[in-house]
Amino acid sequence: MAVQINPSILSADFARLADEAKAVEGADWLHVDVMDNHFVPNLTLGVPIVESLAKATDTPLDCHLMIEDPDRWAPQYIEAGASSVTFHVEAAAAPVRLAREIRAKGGRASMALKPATPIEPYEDLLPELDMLLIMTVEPGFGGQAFLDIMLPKIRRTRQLIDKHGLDLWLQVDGGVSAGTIERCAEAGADVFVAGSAVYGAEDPAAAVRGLRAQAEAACDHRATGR
Ligand SMILES: O=C(CO)[C@H](O)[C@H](O)COP(=O)(O)O
Ligand SMILES: [Fe+2]
Repeated sequence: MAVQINPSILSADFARLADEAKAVEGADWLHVDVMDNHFVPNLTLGVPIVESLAKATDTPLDCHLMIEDPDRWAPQYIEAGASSVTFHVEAAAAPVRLAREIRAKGGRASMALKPATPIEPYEDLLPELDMLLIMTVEPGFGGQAFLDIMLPKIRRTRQLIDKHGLDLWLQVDGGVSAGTIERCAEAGADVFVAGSAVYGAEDPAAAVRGLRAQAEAACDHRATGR
């Protein structure tokens, strides 16, 4: 599968979201961090802003829900115009039912794991999902340092995906930058969220192109061993 670079608007100017979405044209998806100050100690945005942003950009939206009770809220983000919803397994009461509901509404179903949450208990759920997100920082804030100790989990998850022959995207989020993206790609990730590394750059679209080139080279390296 082709590499995907998804800028996180958490690091964008919230007063100029439509312009900030345009500034990264060429990106595959926009990553929208929804935080409720309960699941994580930070508060960002909700359904009405997603609804407006979806109308203002052609780039599809993936909403990363760092909220309690995603079973109640996730379907509303698809109705608001998001093309994908990522819920945290630590917060979901019924992850399989929720994934099926998201898909039934026409969205892509994605499940996230916090750093301390292992992948192994969820092996049997993987066919229910379109994407799995391995957090490479503790969720809640942009601009944190990448957690290298997550690399073995990325490798094990890639092995499970390949073992079952699944068409499942493997995303990493948190501290992804020019200095860390190659390690993530070599471990098996193929979808990369980057907030500060894109919106903190002088030219965000050029930052997306640079990250893509690095990730593609590292994915080729993983595939060919050369
Ligand atoms: O989910 C998130 C934080 O909880 C953000 O998507 C993530 O932190 C992106 O920011 P950066 O690339 O600056 O780490
Ligand atoms: Fe995120």
